[in-house]
Amino acid sequence: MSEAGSVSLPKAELHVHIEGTLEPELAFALARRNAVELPFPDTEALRRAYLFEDLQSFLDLYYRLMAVLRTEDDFAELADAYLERAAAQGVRHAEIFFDPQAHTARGVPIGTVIEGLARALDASERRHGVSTRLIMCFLRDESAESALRTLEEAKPYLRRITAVGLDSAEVGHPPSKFREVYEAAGALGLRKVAHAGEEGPPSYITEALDVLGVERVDHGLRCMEDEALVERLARERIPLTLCPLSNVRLRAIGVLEDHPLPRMMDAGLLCTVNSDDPAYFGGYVGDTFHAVREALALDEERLRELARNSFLASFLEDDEERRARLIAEVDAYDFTVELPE
Ligand SMILES: Nc1ncnc2[nH]cnc12
Ligand SMILES: [Zn+2]
Repeated sequence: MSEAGSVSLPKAELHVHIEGTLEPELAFALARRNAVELPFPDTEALRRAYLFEDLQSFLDLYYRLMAVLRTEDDFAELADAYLERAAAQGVRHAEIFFDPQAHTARGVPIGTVIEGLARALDASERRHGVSTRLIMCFLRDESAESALRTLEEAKPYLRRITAVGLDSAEVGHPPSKFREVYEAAGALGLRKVAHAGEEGPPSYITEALDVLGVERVDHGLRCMEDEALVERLARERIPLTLCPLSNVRLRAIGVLEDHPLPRMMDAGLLCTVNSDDPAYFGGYVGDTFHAVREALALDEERLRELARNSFLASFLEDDEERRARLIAEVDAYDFTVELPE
């Protein structure tokens, strides 16, 4: 069954920050439980603050609100709430980012974060029918040494972590700053992704590929400014985890109708559509599919291609049977089950 205004086609979500799924209601509940004061009187006032100028103005609020997350239970509750919502919108597999430095800097140990998230992720297939992977992101506006320390602190929990990523304020913090920690992560058997080309230039995408050795690029939107790079990404089948609602809310794109997604697909890019920070940007991934379908006049075949791509680009290599089954479900999906608005 589909939620109204959401496309419940089976899909993987490959770009979601778990801290960006913190809904105002849960934020206030956790604030009460943990005796943390929030700089807003109520959820409505908080929601009114969700008018962003750019990535940094969003990040300021995103990091501030995280102060309510303190215990293993908090992280488990946050992740379970996301997985329940995602499952209701057709998500069958989720590769979830978390930002350990944003928590350790506040005195929350990395083990509290990972054990809490892992509790919800371990129960997810049984409870929600959603398989999961965890991606540990380094904050690119922190130092390379801090990233190396974080990787060191994560060593007891590596069996929980599939990949490393790179997020936070992009401009002025090129991927090459993190060459050493990516090399170390690769040596530990971790896979590699990185945000690049969200606000930063196309050269950051090239660096992420050539210096960090990433297999997948998060956003990658600004590749469209460099024809040779587009050709390369298409030829090498490098997946891009696009987040169209985020691009509009953070003003990388004026209006959704102007999003280059159709042109990117026409250019042969392996595009996926994701929510990024759904509590802040106006929708979970099923809502995002619905929004791009309407704004960009994507037909059913295009939506199927996006859903197939999400499984092809996922880290499901250790479960090829599941991947094949999920792709077959996409092929067989009957769009007439989508509810009218
Ligand atoms: N859209 C985004 N870009 C970079 N870092 C982020 N952290 C959370 N959301 C992000
Ligand atoms: Zn992101």
